[in-house]
Amino acid sequence: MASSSSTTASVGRPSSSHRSERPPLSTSASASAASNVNSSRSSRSSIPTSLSSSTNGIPTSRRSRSLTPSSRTRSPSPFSSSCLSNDPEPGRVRVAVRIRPRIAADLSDADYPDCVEVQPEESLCVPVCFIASFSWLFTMHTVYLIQEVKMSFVLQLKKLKLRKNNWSAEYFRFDEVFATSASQKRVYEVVAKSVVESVLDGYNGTVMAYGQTGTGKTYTLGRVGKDDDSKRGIMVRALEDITTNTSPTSDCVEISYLQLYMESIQDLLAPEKTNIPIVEDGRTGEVSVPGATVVKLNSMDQFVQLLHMGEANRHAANTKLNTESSRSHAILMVFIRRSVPEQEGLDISLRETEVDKKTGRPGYHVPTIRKSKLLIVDLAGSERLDKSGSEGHLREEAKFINLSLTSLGKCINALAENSPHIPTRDSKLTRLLRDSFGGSARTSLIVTIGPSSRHHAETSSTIMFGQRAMKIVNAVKLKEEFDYESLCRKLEIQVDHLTEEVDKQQKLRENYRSEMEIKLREYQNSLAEAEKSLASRSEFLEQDNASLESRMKDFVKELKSLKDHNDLMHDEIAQLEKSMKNNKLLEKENSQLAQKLKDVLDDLSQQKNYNDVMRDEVASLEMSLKLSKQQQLENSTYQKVLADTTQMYEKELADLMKQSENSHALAESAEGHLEELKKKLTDNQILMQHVQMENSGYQKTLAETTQMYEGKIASLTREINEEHARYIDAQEQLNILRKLSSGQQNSVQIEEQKEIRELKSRLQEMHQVHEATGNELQSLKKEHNDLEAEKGRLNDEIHTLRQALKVEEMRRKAAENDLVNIKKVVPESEDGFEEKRSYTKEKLNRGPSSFGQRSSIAKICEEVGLQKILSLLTCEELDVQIHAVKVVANLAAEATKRGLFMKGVWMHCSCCCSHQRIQPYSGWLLVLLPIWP
Ligand SMILES: Nc1ncnc2c1ncn2[C@@H]1O[C@H](COP(=O)(O)OP(=O)(O)OP(=O)(O)O)[C@@H](O)[C@H]1O
Repeated sequence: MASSSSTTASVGRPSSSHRSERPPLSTSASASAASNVNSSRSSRSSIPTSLSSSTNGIPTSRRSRSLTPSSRTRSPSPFSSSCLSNDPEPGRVRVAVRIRPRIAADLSDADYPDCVEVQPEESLCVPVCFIASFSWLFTMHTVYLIQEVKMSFVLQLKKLKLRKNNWSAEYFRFDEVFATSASQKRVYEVVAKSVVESVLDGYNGTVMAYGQTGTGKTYTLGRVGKDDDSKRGIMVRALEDITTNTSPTSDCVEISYLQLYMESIQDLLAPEKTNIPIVEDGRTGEVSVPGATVVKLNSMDQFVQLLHMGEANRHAANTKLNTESSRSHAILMVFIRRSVPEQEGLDISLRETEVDKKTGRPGYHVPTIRKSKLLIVDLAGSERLDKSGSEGHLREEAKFINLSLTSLGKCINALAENSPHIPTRDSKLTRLLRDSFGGSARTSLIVTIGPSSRHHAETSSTIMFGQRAMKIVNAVKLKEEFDYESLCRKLEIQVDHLTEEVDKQQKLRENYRSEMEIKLREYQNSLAEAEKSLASRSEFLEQDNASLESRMKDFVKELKSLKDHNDLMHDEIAQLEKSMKNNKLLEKENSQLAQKLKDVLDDLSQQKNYNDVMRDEVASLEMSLKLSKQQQLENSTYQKVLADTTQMYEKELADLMKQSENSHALAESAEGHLEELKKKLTDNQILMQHVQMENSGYQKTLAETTQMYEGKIASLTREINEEHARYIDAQEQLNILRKLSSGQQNSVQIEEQKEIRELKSRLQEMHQVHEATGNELQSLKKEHNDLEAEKGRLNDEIHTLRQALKVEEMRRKAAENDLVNIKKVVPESEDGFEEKRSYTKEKLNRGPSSFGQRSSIAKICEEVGLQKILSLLTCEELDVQIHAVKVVANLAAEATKRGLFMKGVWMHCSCCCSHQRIQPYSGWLLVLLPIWP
């Protein structure tokens, strides 16, 4: 009925030439299916026995059938070939004939014998080519095949005998012929089950009952079997199978129940819906009735109720032929929508886990869905008005029924004859059945006939309708498509989820971004601060470096000066050493002097001895003087002089004694002083050695300290240089860091801060070292100053000692002179007195200048004695007297200062003045003395 052909049809229609002449075929696959009416769906995919295995060219099924030829219930049926891939003619409309048993209504026809008869089964193995070429042979009762032909099909067609009369009959082959005794179950399994299974597999399917009114169409299809389950019709059984083989979770089963009544589509589930339009998809040619009520099926009870509802709403009437004659075509539409497992679905090149190479986006598995439709069509029965006795409205209904059936017949004829024009638009029935005949559906037609020969013509017409329908081959097509709805739902869910995730991520990112911005700002601020502090620090460091360098220079200068000073100290020490050597020489000299002094002392002791001798001599002289006093009484002057002389000598002796004692004391003191000097010299030598040692220690320490500080200065200089280099590196790094992107600022800042911290700590350390060095330098300076002071003090002490030594030397010399003078002055005998006098004279002639400043008066007094000088005043030589006066005048002048000698001199002068010889000068002296400066 369908003029368009499917582009994706898995099974194409056969060529018209073959179709027009070819009788119905059956496949061996049906044998296996028919042998087990409860065969599972998996068995449908098994390789047909006839094709998979054969022995001696005879199919297994045939051999098995030959064993049980009379077993009708087990005979394979073409309807059972549910596996379309193994069906040689999967799209052909399967046609079965069901002969209704005689019922009560047929009592009036008792006189009419049965005109139909089911003939015994025969299985024919026919090669395909033979069948194609000699299809006419299949109208014969028996066909024998040449067994040598290897490839063949087993034809298990059923024969129906239609008696015309007692002597003639016609034979018709159908895919199945059900005898009157055929059960509802068997009819379902043979006719409808394979279609239902195909529908469950995703193909459209149609099960339609066609026949004269009252022949059992509704009984076959629509019987609910409320009281007797075995009476359940195809509709109930089909739905039972469907509900059994579908899952309410993954599959969807919906039904619509319509009736075409007088060319009006009415909803049996919603009777108010009438004249529902038919909609045809211009692209696919699909026909639908969108206005019809679609009820999702949840259970069989629900379906039974719906079926009852539909039956209740269906137009029916009581006619002569059927008490409950259906006045409409009932169409039960079962929509099945099943999700296809991935491995069974369409070949999709792109999977979820794969990536689209063009777009680069992840691939998505597009779920496939199979949307199939099962039509169970209970046609209204054709009727002859004269027989049905329909009048009035029933007549009108009958006309519409017949018209629609005629249209259907025409389409069937056209399709059977492969006519180029299929008049599907002549009636709504043919429009609704467009997919069932000539379309993509797998169709089974059950033709119901009554047994009575009274209705031979109608029966014959029905059979012929069935015969023609057998020639129709549909282009069975899997109703599988991408489930864009579920994909959309899935994608929508995914999109929602992704959107949510994106929002979440966006929020997180924004939070993170804001946090990062805050952190970045903080880091920038800290970086700026760090840069600032670093700049100031670098400036400070530069200044510090400069000051350190200047200090270093100063320090180096100071060190240089210290070095110079040290050199000077060395020189001084060398000089000291030299002076020490000189001191040693002096010591030698001192020892020589001491020796000399010893000699002097020895001389003095000799002198003392001499003095003692002299004393003895004086004593003897005194004795002799006493003796001579008596002898020299006459010469008083001489005696006086002698007395004076004696007195003078006594005095002189006393003076000499005194002088000797003084000299002795002086020698002793000189000795003590010399000892002291020696001790001092020794102490000084020890001190000098100590000082020298200390000085060498200081020098060593100074050299070590200098070396250490030079090393420290060098290391400090190195460190400063290194720090400077590091600082330059840090500055360069800082510049590089400044150039780095903000993304790296974090780590760089951390590193910078770390480095800055390190630099700071290093600088602090340097500062501490610098301070320690400064402190140490200060202490060293202080030590140096102390040393300098000590050195100065020692120098002063050395100078003082030298001065003292000089003074002592001069004293020693003076003492020596004095001793020499004393020796000279003191006469050894009477003769020596003259010598003393001459010496004194000589001395006096030379004047005071020859004595020097210190030996003017005191010296003369000490050396010569005042009495002797005064005695010279009375000397006969005028010059001597004048010199003596001068000396005395000088003495007087000297003594004037001290006021010592004036009295003595005056006394002596007065004494002299009394003397005649010095009288002329005494007045002069007395005059002179007061005016002497
Ligand atoms: N196979 C059968 N075995 C027993 N009774 C049957 C059988 N077929 C039909 N009948 C009976 O025949 C009568 C008519 O059957 P049914 O109503 O199904 O015929 P019909 O073809 O639907 O008629 P119409 O076309 O007028 O609706 C019913 O009473 C039914 O019970």
